[in-house]
Amino acid sequence: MDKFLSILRYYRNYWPTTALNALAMGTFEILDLFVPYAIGQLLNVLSKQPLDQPLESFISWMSRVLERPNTATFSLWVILGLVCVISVGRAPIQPWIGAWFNWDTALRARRDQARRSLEKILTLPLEFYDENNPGRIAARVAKGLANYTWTYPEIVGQFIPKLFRVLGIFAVIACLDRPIALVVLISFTIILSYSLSRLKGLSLQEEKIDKYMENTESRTSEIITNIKTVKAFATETRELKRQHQRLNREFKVVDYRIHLGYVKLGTWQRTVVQSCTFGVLALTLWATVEGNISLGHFVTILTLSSMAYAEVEPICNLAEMFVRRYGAMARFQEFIALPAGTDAGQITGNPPNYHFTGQVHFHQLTFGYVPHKPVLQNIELLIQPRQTVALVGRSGSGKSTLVKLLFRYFEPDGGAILIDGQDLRHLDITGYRRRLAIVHQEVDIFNGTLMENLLYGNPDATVEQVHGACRIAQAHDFIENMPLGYFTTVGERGVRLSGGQRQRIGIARALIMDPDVLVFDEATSSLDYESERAIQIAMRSLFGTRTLIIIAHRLSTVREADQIVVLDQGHISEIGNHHQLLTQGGLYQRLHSLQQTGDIVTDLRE
Ligand SMILES: Nc1ncnc2c1ncn2[C@@H]1O[C@H](COP(=O)(O)OP(=O)(O)OP(=O)(O)O)[C@@H](O)[C@H]1O
Repeated sequence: MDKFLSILRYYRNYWPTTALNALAMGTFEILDLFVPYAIGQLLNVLSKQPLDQPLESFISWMSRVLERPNTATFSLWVILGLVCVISVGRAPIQPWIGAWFNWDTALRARRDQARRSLEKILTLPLEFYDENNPGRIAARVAKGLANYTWTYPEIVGQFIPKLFRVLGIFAVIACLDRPIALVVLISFTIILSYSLSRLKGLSLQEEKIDKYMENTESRTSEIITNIKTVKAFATETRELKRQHQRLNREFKVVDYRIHLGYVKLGTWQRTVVQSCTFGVLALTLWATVEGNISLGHFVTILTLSSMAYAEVEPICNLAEMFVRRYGAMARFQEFIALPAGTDAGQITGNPPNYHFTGQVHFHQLTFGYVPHKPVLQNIELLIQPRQTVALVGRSGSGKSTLVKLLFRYFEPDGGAILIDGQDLRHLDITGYRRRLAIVHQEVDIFNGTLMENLLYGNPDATVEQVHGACRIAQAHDFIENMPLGYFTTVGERGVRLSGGQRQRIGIARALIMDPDVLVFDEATSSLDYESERAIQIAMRSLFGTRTLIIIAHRLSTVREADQIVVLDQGHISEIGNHHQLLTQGGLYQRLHSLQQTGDIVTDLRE
């Protein structure tokens, strides 16, 4: 039930419009019933049988108002006039109340919820993205939104009005013949409640299939993202086989459980509905022969009951559609209900404008991704403003984690990080992050021009600032040589740029933000010698201009740093400049000689 209510919450901003819309549509459905009723009354006039009292009174009132004699012909004209007003008169109004509002509301809700899901994507913690790949997340959001959008017109524009119509039919038949109305009501209740209980069972299968499909789509998206690896390892056959198994599993559930279930239900419904229609025909005929009802009422009851039974199938189809969509909508709601991460930045409002000298103090810092497994322990490190500090150490020693904590992607378990003496936890995340910049090993390039990519962090930068930053980053010359210079479009994921060019764009983009603290996270690791040299020159020209933190495996990149911090298994094992550390004969010296000679050292900790 909670899940169901959470699904309804999608439309919470639209309740008044929805209620009015459903009411108006329901009223139209009830007005529809006037036509079969009027035909019955016309028959009564033609067969000289009495009209129903309310209609008779209305016709007498009309004859007085229009000063016409109340004859059979006059009655026919009045009834015909009413049919014309109700059926033809409302025709131009109905689409504006039905179709317009149904889709208008569904589309507005879609816009609002798409925004909400984007807000969620922007505020979810990084761990969520470690566990869920982009394909899975995108599929869940897109399917949820599409299913919600289709469901609204089906439920508000069709399902609810049809229920109104059926209730109206019972009411009219009850006025004409109570026992027959009771038979119709009971049979209808049985058909609907049995159908709904079967549909509930099928909805569980639908949820299951949704999960299966999400897994399949997620893997397909992974194959697309990693297509080069798939081809290089020649694993196409294996990938195909695995996906084929998944698709087969989906097919079995969809075909043999879900589809079969719907067909069986349809067979049962059709048989029962036809039996009931026949039963009502027999009962009504009996009542007419007995003289309990007029010929006109016989026709009206038969037409109305057929109309009611004819609604069973569409009502069940709509319920079935809802059930089919239920899983995707529920999974969308689960996604929206995920709590934002503690690392979430501000997505609305103006963050404060901070300015720091760039003094960073890691004070007795302890942190682990999982409880009782610290990745960093008692890190005590003071970086003075404009100092260049290198973090080195073996893979997995915690260098990137230290930077992640500096960016507040995670909260420390113990100790604190202070910038200019202020605990990061007391600063506005967005305002604080705007004073930091990072150049990763893999620089993300957005689809657009080089200029757009360069201005990503600071759209207000001037052309001079951009050119200046690109010159420092050794990027200006190669950009100028591109067909449209700074306005060259770089394809999706920046495929038209080489690794070294991407790095230099990354550095320029970071510099355009004019950060107080700039971090290079293995920015040269994947580059050829020439590109590495260019990046090193760029880095060196930044020494002393701001606080620099450089994570590097290649020690040649960091030998000129003011401080080199050697991390080992989450601890600081050595600290000093290049020459001091070489003379200490510790881990740094061993790493250094390894890189100089290329020898394989069996145990670096000896
Ligand atoms: N998101 C995460 N969840 C759980 N454990 C993680 C996560 N990220 C890193 N780790 C673990 O934390 C430890 C430190 O990782 P970190 O990436 O900080 O090391 P590193 O020194 O930067 O390594 P490298 O030089 O290879 O990049 C490793 O044991 C790693 O497996």
